[in-house]
Amino acid sequence: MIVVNPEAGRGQVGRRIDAIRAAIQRLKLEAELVVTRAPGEAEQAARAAPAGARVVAVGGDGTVHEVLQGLLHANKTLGVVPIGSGNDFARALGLKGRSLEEALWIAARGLEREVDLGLVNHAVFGGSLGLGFDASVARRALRAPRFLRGMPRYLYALFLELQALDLPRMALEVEGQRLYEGPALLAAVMNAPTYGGGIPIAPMAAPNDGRLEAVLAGRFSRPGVLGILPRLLKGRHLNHPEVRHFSGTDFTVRFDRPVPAHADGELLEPQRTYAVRLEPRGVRVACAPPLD
Ligand SMILES: Nc1ncnc2c1ncn2[C@@H]1O[C@H](COP(=O)(O)OP(=O)(O)OP(=O)(O)O)[C@@H](O)[C@H]1O
Repeated sequence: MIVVNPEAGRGQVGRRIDAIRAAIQRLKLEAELVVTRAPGEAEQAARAAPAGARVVAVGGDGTVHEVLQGLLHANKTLGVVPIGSGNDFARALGLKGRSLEEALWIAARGLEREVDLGLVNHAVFGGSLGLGFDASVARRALRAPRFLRGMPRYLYALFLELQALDLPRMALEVEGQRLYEGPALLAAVMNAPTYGGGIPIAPMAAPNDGRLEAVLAGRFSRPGVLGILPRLLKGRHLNHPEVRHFSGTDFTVRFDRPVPAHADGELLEPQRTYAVRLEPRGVRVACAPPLD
């Protein structure tokens, strides 16, 4: 089954739908093609795919995120054709930077590898979970005026969220042990090293190492946030005194109020408590060219 999200990559996937159909024909793939018409349809399609199926997500991290919900414990394999804006899950698996045809071939016929997943309050995530400020910025960006696109839209959202900055208190437990309590800008629990289209928030993360990496930003002022951004973009934020890093398989993050979150860049309903755990080898992913 090939699930195509025409909205991904800011509509780029929709504009390439004829090229996708043509590539499927050239490769002689006998697949059911599902073009989603609304959010949620990729998840439905993945759930409906028969056991043993390979479900190929054509889109970005949000499309992969939806498809993954239908694959856990289901004896189905994921394929990824990364033509979204961020593609951080595909990046972590070395699946980026291929032609459409090559990506489709690997997704449909390639060799499989077992890959870890994360679970947050029972939802599955492939690459990333962000709790706090970054999710607030993403949420604000969704409501930005229509004429703002791309980076200006995020800068606008960042500016407004900074203006409203009021850090929640957070308690973090790793494997049942309380390792942090205090004000917190954000916590990211990562299976992949990057989120947001290549931001290396957890450079040490790998999706097949049997653990998740929590990166926590504690007490930050407005100028502090602006100061750490260039370091974060280069992955040089981890030695900042207010940044902490914990590896583990089981995390509980509690806030003193409901705090926005995103999983694989998809916004979740704000909660006070996030129970996060590793699902080791939770999914098989088609990752490498077939041998023939
Ligand atoms: N037909 C549709 N109309 C509107 N939204 C859709 C449709 N199909 C899927 N979606 C939603 O589109 C959103 C964006 O998809 P996706 O994340 O794959 O692309 P992207 O944002 O370009 O990539 P990335 O997350 O890698 O930056 C997802 O939230 C998904 O639920």
